[in-house]
Amino acid sequence: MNVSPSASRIESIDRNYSRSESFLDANSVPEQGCLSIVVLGASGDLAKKKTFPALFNLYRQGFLQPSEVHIFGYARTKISDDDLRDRIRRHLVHGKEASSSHSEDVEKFLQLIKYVSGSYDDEGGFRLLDKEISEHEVAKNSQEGSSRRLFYLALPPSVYPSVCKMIRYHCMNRSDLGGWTRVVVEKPFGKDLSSAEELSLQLGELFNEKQIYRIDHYLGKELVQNLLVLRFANRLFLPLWNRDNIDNIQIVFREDFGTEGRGGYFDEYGIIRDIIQNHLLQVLCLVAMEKPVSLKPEYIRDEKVKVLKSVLPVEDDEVVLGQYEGYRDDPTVADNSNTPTFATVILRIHNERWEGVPFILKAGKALNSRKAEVRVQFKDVPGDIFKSKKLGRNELVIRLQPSEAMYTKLTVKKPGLEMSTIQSEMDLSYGMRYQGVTIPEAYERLILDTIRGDQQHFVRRDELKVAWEIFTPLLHRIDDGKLKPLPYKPGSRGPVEADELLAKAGYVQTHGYIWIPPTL
Ligand SMILES: NC(=O)C1=CN([C@@H]2O[C@H](COP(=O)(O)OP(=O)(O)OC[C@H]3O[C@@H](n4cnc5c(N)ncnc54)[C@H](OP(=O)(O)O)[C@@H]3O)[C@@H](O)[C@H]2O)C=CC1
Ligand SMILES: O=C1O[C@H](COP(=O)(O)O)[C@@H](O)[C@H](O)[C@H]1O
Repeated sequence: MNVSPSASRIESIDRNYSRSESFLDANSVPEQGCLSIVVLGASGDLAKKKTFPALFNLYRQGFLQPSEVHIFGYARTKISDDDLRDRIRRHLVHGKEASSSHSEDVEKFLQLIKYVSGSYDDEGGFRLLDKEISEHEVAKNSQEGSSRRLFYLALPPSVYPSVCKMIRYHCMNRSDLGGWTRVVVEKPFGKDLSSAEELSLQLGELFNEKQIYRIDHYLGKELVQNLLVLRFANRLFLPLWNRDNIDNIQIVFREDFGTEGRGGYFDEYGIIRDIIQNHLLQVLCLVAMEKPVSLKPEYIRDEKVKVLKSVLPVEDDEVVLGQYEGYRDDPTVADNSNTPTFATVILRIHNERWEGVPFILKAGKALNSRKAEVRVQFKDVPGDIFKSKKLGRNELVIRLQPSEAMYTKLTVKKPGLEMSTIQSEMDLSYGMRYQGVTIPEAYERLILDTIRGDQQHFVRRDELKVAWEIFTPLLHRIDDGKLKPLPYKPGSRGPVEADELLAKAGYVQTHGYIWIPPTL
């Protein structure tokens, strides 16, 4: 039976839309024909919370056509197709969307999913998977070799090498008639420079770089994708974006919950490997890199590598680590764990544009709020005749989440008869400005990029290497117990020493001014 999402929604979408011709290689192959999406680790947390919901959203918007697409879940757990569908279903249905058409779409989508059980290092399971995929391709009248196979590894990295080997030897597209095989791998890509290099080497022997998509979901966030546009399409910012005008830049990630259910994983990695070395560093690249020759993925990634190579070694006195009280109560966390759940790390970029400007990367779990933002603080106005220095500096804040927004903190005349000044803002809040527009989920966007063969928002091998080069010495000092995290109370701002470091780095807090996201 052929199922399709509501026709009205499909009509409104141009499926051949490409984000911009210059984003794609001139010789990229046409993206059509039978498509098999295989989610490995389908029984896991990421798969049910992010991967399948993202596929569902793509399906609902008409980007995954039932006439072309089949979705396979693969894992060791012995469950039926329907068991997997039941696990996924509740992550697709939200209270406000429980309309009958939504529920219908959910059921139709779930029917596209088939489950195959097998281990991650056993040929039997992967042969069976290949057989199932091939049967689906034949059923869709796909010419051998013209079909597309996308493997999404929602798995712990320890099994990447064996899984990739199995895919390479048992599940590849037979020949090349415009079809392809692509593999999406999740972070963390290794634990330090040498383990990451070893993983890259192992994967590199099995697949070429064009087939490997190292996903960092921060690169799929709307306001992260906006960074290059903001910087390079606006004359307003071009002349200001340098050490002459900018005093310091903060890139901040806060979560108001702890490691909840992921303590075992987290304790092995810690906040620097979980958030800073990847998500925040990727954002730093887009904030600090030079203008690429064009929007071609390789040009953008070349510039990211260049700026990363200019980062100086991290100094211990520019690091504050924290661990929230109660973290070690988790039975999966070691009683004497030295793992930081909070870190502020200052990076310094040794180049003409950024010499002397601290990039303050801050991330923490179990803090007082959940938000992620880039805060660019400008220098004081020279020869200030309004004595407004005390009030605060200009800041450009790019709020990645929640309530996506860009706003600039300005000093303006306080309305009224007196000539006095006040802090205010110019505010582009997406909820207000783009009413009725649904901002896509990061995973949705990145999976679509993978299907289209656009690697712009994925991490290249050399980029990953430099990212690990920056953090590995510091991580080893922490692993060896040479640096210790300070305790902080859950629900606080983190250790006070972090705020002191911020002030030492030059950040001037504006007291008595808080930006409140406007509501409709
Ligand atoms: N969860 C999240 O929010 C995020 C996760 N990630 C990354 O995504 C990947 C998957 O994460 P997540 O879904 O949370 O992981 P899970 O721990 O839920 O693992 C996914 C699946 O892998 C199998 N598995 C688990 N442990 C092992 C093991 N030691 N050896 C072999 N198989 C194992 C299990 O399936 P079975 O036993 O059925 O085979 C499990 O259902 C990881 O790399 C993670 O770092 C990245 C960003 C966010
Ligand atoms: O990669 C990860 O990201 C999530 C936070 O993602 P967000 O999109 O909600 O900001 C974090 O909770 C998790 O620890 C980390 O592995």
